[in-house]
Amino acid sequence: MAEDVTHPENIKVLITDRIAREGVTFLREQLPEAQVDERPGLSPEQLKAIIGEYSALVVRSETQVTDEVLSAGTRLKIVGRAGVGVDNIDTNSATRHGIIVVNSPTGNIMAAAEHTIAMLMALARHVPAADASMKANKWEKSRFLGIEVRNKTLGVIGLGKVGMAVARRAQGLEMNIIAFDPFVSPEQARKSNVTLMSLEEVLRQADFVTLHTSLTSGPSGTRGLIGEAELRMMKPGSRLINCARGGLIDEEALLRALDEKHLAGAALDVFSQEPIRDNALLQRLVAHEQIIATPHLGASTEEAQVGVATDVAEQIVSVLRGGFPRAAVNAPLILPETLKVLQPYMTLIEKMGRLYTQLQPEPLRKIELTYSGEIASYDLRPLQAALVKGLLESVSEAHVNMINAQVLAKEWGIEIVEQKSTTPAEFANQVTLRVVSDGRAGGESHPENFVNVLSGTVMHDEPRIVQVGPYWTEFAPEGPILFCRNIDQPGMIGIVGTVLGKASVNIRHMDVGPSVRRARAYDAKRPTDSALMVILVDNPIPEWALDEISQAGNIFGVKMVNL
Ligand SMILES: NC(=O)c1ccc[n+]([C@@H]2O[C@H](COP(=O)([O-])OP(=O)(O)OC[C@H]3O[C@@H](n4cnc5c(N)ncnc54)[C@H](O)[C@@H]3O)[C@@H](O)[C@H]2O)c1
Ligand SMILES: O=C(O)[C@H](O)COP(=O)(O)O
Repeated sequence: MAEDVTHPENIKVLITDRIAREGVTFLREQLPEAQVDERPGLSPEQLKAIIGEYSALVVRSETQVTDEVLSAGTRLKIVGRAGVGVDNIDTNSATRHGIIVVNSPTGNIMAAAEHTIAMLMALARHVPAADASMKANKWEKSRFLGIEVRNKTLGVIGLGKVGMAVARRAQGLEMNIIAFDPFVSPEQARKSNVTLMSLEEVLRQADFVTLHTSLTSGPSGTRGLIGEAELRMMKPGSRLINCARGGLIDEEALLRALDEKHLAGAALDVFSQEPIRDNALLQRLVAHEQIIATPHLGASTEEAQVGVATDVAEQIVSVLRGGFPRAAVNAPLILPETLKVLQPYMTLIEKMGRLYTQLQPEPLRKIELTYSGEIASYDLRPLQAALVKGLLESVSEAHVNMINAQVLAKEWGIEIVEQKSTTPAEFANQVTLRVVSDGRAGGESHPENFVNVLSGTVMHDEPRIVQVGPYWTEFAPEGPILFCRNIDQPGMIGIVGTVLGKASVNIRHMDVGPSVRRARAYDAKRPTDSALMVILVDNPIPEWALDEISQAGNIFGVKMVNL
């Protein structure tokens, strides 16, 4: 049997970049049986060689979590980024592998904004060069003539969380703020006294330009956002600050713009290669007299590091205990209140999926999911994921979860169509699953293929199946269950009961449901109508007993399922 990687004693957490002690302590305290290993500085090969042992990986921006690493992480459930940017993690690959990626979207905003302001002031007043000169025992008062930032224009590119925090702080320094961000509305910006403009206008008007977008690739991505042409657009003598991501700037073009004195200076916290090691271009860049460089220190404050490490540690504990993360990068964000309501429906719908696959092991094409009642007003994405999990887990090796459910459903060629109505159907809240199979095993007209509809509800927080194919029923979808249909006439229950007694199988619950048609228009004169027997048992029924029931006469479609 496969090892349960969520069992506390089997959990291993690997931390490959340095994170605050508080985060490590939290993991050790909350997962006392788990093994928490801190292994900073692993090479990509070393990481690949050991990742297969771990259920969780914690990184900052240094560890490259590539497709190769994720493919080797066969037990990996979650990757936690103790920080914001996830450009060092192949999130598409994580999604395909069903691995949750979480980050701390707000833990280091202030740290990054304050570092940007520090860079702005250092650039304006040559603080690092003056300090170096003093340390070289010089007193070069006239060499370090600076400029004031008051009444200067700051151009913010990317008016998101950090960009806005920088804008507010720069307003305190009496700067005028202009910004470029195609996803922010002018009203939103105006409320914060920021004037939105095109990228070109910002570059032409600003005395200082500061970058705060994330790094994205592709045709409309931000990689190389500030290239040769954009640097030329910048006002002569202006200054550039980058505390966002290295790949945003063409570093070679920046070096030229500085050498030609088109720009007066640049302050860089981030680089296209980190650490820069023996990258000749980056070495020349950081050695340049007009450059101020820091080794990706934007988030490096005590406060931010404690914040991001505990933020991520909490999410890892929650996920490893079967809960949900607060800030998943590759999963829908579901509020805890919503999740509380949806949880029993997730169990219900997963069981409906499992029940369907076991009763009707036939390739699926299309599923129509109908939600009726108040439940229809919620964000129901987790339910769809639960359905795919239920449908596929008994027939495939795939580890299905909320992260990869849609990708896997597509790979299996299953189309899921949802219908929602807040008007209750037969029950206050009801989920109905209608299946269009590809009919290879005889299709819907085949006498054994009676299950094209399953319906369920939740009673007192417990899932209940209320319709199976054309029959009404009511049972808790749990454990071994015998399904059989019989001609609706006296003596049928007795036959089944006797065989089960002979086989020493204890019946936990039994339900005999008439067909929906018959229940709707009850007609005692139609004894040839069929009924569905659903018998919940305590232990599996031996083959010989199932055969005996099948051969008893007037009983057909005998099937054992395990939910
Ligand atoms: N140096 C550090 O240590 C450090 C610390 C924290 C954050 N960061 C980096 O700072 C950046 C901003 O972080 P955030 O939390 O504010 O992110 P955010 O998502 O809140 O903001 C990014 C903003 O960029 C905008 N944007 C997207 N594409 C754009 C484009 N082509 N042109 C202009 N704007 C565009 C978005 O609309 C958004 O408003 C990220 O790259 C993050 O990784 C660095
Ligand atoms: O994206 C981030 O959170 C920052 O760039 C900080 O990165 P770091 O955790 O490697 O310092």
